[in-house]
Amino acid sequence: MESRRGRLHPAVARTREAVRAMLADLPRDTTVLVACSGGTDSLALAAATAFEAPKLGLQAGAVIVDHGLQSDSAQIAETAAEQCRTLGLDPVHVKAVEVGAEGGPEGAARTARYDALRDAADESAADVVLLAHTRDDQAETVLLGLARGSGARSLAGMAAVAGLLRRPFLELPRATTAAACVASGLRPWHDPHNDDPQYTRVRVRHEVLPILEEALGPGVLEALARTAGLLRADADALDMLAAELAESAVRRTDDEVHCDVGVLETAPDAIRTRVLRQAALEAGCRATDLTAGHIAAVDALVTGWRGQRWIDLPQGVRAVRRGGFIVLGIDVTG
Ligand SMILES: Nc1ncnc2c1ncn2[C@@H]1O[C@H](COP(=O)(O)OP(=O)(O)OP(=O)(O)O)[C@@H](O)[C@H]1O
Repeated sequence: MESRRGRLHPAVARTREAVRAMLADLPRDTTVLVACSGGTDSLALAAATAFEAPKLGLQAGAVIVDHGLQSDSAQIAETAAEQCRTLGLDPVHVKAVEVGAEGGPEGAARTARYDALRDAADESAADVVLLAHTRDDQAETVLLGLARGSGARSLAGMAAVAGLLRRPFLELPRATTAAACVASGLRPWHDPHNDDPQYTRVRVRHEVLPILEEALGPGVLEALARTAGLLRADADALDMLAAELAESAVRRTDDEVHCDVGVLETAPDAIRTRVLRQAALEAGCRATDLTAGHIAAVDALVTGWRGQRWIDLPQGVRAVRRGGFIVLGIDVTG
């Protein structure tokens, strides 16, 4: 980790600085957990956190999720746990999860993983779980979102701080975490999924981004991450305006949400559709199941009312045009 002249390797220094900056606001004695797969990024995060947390008076542990998707997954999880213990992290949780079928294989694994991270945080009374997403992950998310026609909120990518979760490496390139592992003598687990071209993200990483970098120069990842930041600010502003409009446009009863068409129809599209999306969520739709297509259909009840009086949404929610209102709820009759 230190060079022959005794200087700290720059990559190790950068990972430590990023962790220190991310944890600096926490009161002493707070417990933080590193979500560690044993891969390059999260092993570098585990090492940097093990070094920085005690200096800030924090307790640092780790959580390793065993998704049970490979025959040797328990062994991989145990190796990662042992590396975390060796780094001095304590407690180290290993959580075996059952990955369901809902939301596709990657989505189901993600849902199970985040549930397990929350359970581990509850068990350790931890206030923070650290994830090792890097700037490369953020750039890939933006490119994939663009290709899928996402709006500003999705293109905003991942937040550095989102409730319990914090991502100290979101501005670091993956090359830095890799160099930090080498410099520290850490031996990360190599996830074969990261090379499997059946995953679109892998092809974006290995095929699309290199072409963009060749054509536009090495600043592409940074530029894409900057786009995410700009769109995050835009999406936050629009959400705020939508929340303000909802105060006059939306009323709630015990089991229904009523949206005033007269108020909504003069609002800009980006604001109106946000109010409708929030109304659908409050009426019982799950965020992961509610698509832009659903919201466009509800919006058509507001703006283009031509005979169509209702639309069915996920989780049994129905949106019904009733006079000057869109009424959303379970079993709402048209
Ligand atoms: N099995 C797991 N157990 C605990 N945390 C995990 C696990 N898988 C992923 N994570 C956390 O979620 C982050 C993002 O996951 P993803 O699979 O996208 O990671 P990655 O970029 O391959 O990172 P890594 O190199 O650390 O595996 C990881 O950096 C890690 O913090």
